[in-house]
Amino acid sequence: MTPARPPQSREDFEARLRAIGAERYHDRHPFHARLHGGDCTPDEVRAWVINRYYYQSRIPMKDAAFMSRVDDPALRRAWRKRMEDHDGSEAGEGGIARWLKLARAVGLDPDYVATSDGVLAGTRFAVDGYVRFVREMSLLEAVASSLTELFAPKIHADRIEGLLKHYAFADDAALSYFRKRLTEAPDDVAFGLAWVLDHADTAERQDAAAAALTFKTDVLWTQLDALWGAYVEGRIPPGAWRPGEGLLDRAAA
Ligand SMILES: O=C(O)c1cc(C(=O)O)c2c(n1)C(=O)C(=O)c1cc(C(=O)O)[nH]c1-2
Repeated sequence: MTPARPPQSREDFEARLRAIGAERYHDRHPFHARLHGGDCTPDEVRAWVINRYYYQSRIPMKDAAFMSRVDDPALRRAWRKRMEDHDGSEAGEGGIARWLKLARAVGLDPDYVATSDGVLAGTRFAVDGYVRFVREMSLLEAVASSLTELFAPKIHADRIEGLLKHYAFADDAALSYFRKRLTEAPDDVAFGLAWVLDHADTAERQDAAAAALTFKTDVLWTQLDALWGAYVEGRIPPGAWRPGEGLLDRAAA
């Protein structure tokens, strides 16, 4: 019998997870360079806001799917804050409502954006794949897949700076979503990382957790590829949002 492969040390395994982000996180996607560098047209920004809304809207659903599988009250207690962060505790509060403020700032009707009509099929497949992954895979893989948030504070800070610098629509209200995430995400991810390091206690479990994080980087990257093909290269697929649709009627607003 071949001897069991030893797990990596906690430090080495954490370094392995961080290396996945350094190589594959969507901050390296050319769409983000274009967005943060001020090179997106207003319609490219709108397309990003519409498609990214779909991701935002599914995050609390995936967290609810996760919690429904957890039998440890302590883990549920730590996790449920994520749903409140996105849904708020009152109507008009929370991350989803803040995202819709951004939608309004870029000239989109928030009611249109909230329907998710016009979302690219590529976005839908990627995001629905993430929700399904969290529903079906092990709890360790589910938590590990959330660890892309290790890399999110930097991209949120870059985004606030880049949008404020380059786009007339950007102000504190429009960007409140990102500013709030700067304080919300680090606590979530510190908890998630410690949980993964504690529970990935065999080489096989470490491999599974690393594969889950890799999968999640693909979920994020694929959304931007779909966006780039449709709106930068101009191959808008049937059924997807077209410039001019879903705009705020400023005269009536
Ligand atoms: O703007 C971004 O690049 C970005 C990335 C990610 C991510 O890494 O999945 C999240 C967010 N933002 C975010 O705002 C957010 O609430 C969030 C939750 C999760 C998750 O997987 O549970 N990821 C992310």
